[in-house]
Amino acid sequence: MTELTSLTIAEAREKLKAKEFTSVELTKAYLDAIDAANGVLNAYIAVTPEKALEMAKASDARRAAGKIGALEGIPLGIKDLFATRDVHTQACSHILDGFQPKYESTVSQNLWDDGAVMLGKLNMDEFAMGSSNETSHYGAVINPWRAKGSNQQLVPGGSSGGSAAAVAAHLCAGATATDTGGSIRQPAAFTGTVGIKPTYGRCSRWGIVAFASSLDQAGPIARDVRDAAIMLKSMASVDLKDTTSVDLPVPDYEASLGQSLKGMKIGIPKEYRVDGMPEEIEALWSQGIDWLKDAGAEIVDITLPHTKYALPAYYIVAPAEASSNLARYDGVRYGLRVDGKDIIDMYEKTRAAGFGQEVKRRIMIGTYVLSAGYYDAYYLRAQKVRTLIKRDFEQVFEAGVDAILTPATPSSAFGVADENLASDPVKMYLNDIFTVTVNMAGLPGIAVPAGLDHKGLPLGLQLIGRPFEEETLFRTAHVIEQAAGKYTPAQWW
Ligand SMILES: NC(=O)C[C@H](N)C(=O)O
Repeated sequence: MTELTSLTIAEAREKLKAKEFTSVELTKAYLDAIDAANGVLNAYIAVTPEKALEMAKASDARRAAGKIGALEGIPLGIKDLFATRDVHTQACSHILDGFQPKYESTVSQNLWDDGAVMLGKLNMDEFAMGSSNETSHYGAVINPWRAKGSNQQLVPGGSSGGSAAAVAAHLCAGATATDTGGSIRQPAAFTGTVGIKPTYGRCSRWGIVAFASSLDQAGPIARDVRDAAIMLKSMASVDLKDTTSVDLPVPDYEASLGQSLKGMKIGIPKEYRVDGMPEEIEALWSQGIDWLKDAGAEIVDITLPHTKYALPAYYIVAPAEASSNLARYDGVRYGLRVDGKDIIDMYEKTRAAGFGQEVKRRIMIGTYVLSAGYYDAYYLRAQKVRTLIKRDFEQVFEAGVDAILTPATPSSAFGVADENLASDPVKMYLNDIFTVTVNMAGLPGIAVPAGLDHKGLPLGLQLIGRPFEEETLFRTAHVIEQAAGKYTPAQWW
């Protein structure tokens, strides 16, 4: 029998059904793998073995009674941004020390309702602010991928770095993640995994620690397109507790896989050809175009003229919303409290000690752009730019384009503590150059592995679709996956 942890969700689902093993056995295999690897990779910041085995046992009992959910008995990891009842939920921040919510996020509850098993909570950038997972209070996550012939430690991307590393290293069958400006797609691209940020409103945000509420969206990181489709189907729902969640039927995404691309129009935006992008990413993009052409799609050149304003506008809108959302961490309601001589002093000391440098930077930027006298010049302008970005996409879709193909990231995974990036936050922000537009416009976007670079590191392509047409993205990404193959890192840990 194959090693249990090497099975995809779809494969494990069939073998559980055929009674080749139980969910308890599968869960134990994952717990052992986590035990062996986590000291090196640091993907999990809390493992919940008792809960996992209890859930697996309950799943086996349900199966025996003939009640089989869509994710019955499948062990998953949960990003630390999702509230999990009575379990560590800190958004990987010191300020939420000891916080264990008394409620469960809607997305994770949906997964448990479908029979999934929780292995633990996954590392991430503090409050999801970052592109390398290095802003976590719990330290960096190490990418299971290494360049050929090198022992250098690489980042898995961020903010869902723990989710991506755990999926790539087979420390869970799939993981939840969130994406505000690229946090699902960039780490997926850096680790050879598949990540989809669905349309804003597809998944409920209830019980997910808020970063930038008008941009945040949950989605899965998985080993392949099929697994991502299975997970999103389960995660998505309309929810009275989140009025921005949308009441549209959730299609059977898996059913769209394998359908032909005949008659489909794929747009190639010229604005995504950025200066300094490595030639091999350009080549990969052309390769992707050829694969889709071969599958019957029509390729058209398109223009999204406001693309260049997306990143600066994002880094105004997201910090503005963050400064407001993070005002609640005051030392009174949850987590850390550092005593002071009076209440104001206590607030100041708690926030000074509780937030890391990047979070403080965003709170300061956000407070500044919302302050009297600067609001119109920055925040209001950024919101107007956001409308223009959205319109660019609308025009392209109105002209008949079904999906847009771009690279997922401007580079492959970089080194931990890269000096060049650490000294200049704007360089780190540039990681999001291809992904933020999608959040600004509220559209769905998927990152799918498409090849390896000259260092032997994974590179991804991104597909952007019309609102609520995730099916098109799965179908198209599946074609790329079939052509490109799947990528698993050689085990060294
Ligand atoms: N949260 C995200 O989507 C990550 C993005 N790099 C940010 O720092 O805002």
